[in-house]
Amino acid sequence: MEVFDKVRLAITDYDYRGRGMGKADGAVVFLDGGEIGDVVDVTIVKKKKRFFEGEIASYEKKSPHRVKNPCPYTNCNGCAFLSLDRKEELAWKRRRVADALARIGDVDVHVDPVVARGESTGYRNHMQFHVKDRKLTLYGKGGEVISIKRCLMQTERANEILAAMQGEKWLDEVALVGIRTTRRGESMVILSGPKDMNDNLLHGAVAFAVEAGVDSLYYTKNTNPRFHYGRKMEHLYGKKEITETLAGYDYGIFGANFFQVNPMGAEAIIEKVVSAAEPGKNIVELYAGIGTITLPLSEQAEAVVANEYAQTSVDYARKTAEDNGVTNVRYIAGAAEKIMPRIAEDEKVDVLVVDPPRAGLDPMVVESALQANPEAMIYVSCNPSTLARDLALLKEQFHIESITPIDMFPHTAAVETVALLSKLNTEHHLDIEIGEDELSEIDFSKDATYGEIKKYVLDKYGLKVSSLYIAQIKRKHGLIERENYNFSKKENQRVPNCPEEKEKAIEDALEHFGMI
Ligand SMILES: C[S@@+](CC[C@H](N)C(=O)[O-])C[C@H]1O[C@@H](n2cnc3c(N)ncnc32)[C@H](O)[C@@H]1O
Repeated sequence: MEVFDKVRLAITDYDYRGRGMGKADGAVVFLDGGEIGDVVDVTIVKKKKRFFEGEIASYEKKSPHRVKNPCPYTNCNGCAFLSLDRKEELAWKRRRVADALARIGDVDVHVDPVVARGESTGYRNHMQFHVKDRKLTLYGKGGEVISIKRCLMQTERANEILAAMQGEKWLDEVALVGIRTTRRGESMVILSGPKDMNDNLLHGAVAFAVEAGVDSLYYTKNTNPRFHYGRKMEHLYGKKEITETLAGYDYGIFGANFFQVNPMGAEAIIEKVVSAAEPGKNIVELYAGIGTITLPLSEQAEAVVANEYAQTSVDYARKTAEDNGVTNVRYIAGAAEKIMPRIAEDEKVDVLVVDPPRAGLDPMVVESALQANPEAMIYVSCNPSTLARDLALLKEQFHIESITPIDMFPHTAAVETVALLSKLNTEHHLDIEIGEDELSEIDFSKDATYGEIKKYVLDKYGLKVSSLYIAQIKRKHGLIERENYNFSKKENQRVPNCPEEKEKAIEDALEHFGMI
């Protein structure tokens, strides 16, 4: 197959952005659209070493899963799944998680049906629109700007403000508008422009806010096109904060501070996490953000130690805990990869909760999580691929109790997952009840844990070895089947090679336990 060739193919899957893909001449072709079940005629536009890219020229057969797109802006790049039946969308999200776990993590477990909470439209409480010729716009599929009068995904209140703002003269001095709303019906508008605030803009914008009933108005100067907002927020009018209640706790929202975009989806995650943590435990939570999981977790916990990298989020989380009367949470600011090894040494960790960004867990976090050896671990993930990669290591010491995808961003390809893990024991290894006769058939030597291997190496050689090194050597001897296990090169998190002296000591231990 070559560029400009025309091929016919059936769309059988989506890529991570929700764009159709299929096979032609045995090779994978990524498309610019389409739905699973479509049969399409495609022009090949790019040839890569292992795949092709194609543009759909015409539809030979339309998928039975297609529905009428309810959005008039069909070229907008915001939502991937508006022409697809919701049931099919959720079924694909479930498959996406299961496939990633099997393919990347060699994890073959039951994946629960996707939890979808609330309406699939009108859920976004924060959106940004670029300003062009006094119109509010979103980017189209080809990078073009599309004037938007109403977005199906944001709240009705936000749409009222969006409609009222179109054509306002003072928008000439604004590059971007952010609209935030809460379930209490409060609203905030953030104006972002390249210059310092001036009186014309101030008067026009404040007059608009008063007339449109906007509760809070901010301005931020921003000259960096990579960011929506600048660092400094000027409060122009109305309340400084609007308030959202999430799982019973109040959070003040001001300026550009982070807050979950879909409160119903966030509550589904919180409930899953809280219901999995047994009462009375010492909980450590990494990547805690502003603490929307931390506070509900604290209710039944003995104590929570919460770690977060961003100092502004930690300051906010501390204040929010105090405002909500929570006293058993201790926040530690800093990178989880630096903090967790210390926690593993110094603290009692009954339950470890993690909610990392898309890059997943840092190798040091995996390593020290194994070392801390908690009874249970709860992993909230926004990226099935890095979840799978991390579970591949964690499953050496944890049993995967359940995997529950949660639909935080309906009509997009994004999917969140909550994985519940419990400390592995012999029962989990065997998984089935077996009689005396059968027991004698089982080679228990294969069950040497990482802890046992570490102890053997320390006792015999006086060397401390990490679980990651043990995993490397087990992989070398085919005891872990996965190949190509690597941490992201982009994040510069590749696992270092095990030093020779430690490699020999680990191999001796594996031999001692009859594993090689
Ligand atoms: C998916 S969000 C978690 C949000 C959180 N559950 C909340 O409700 O706010 C991931 C968080 O990890 C933080 N983060 C990113 N890298 C980190 C690191 N190396 N160490 C600790 N936290 C980090 C981000 O600042 C962000 O707040």
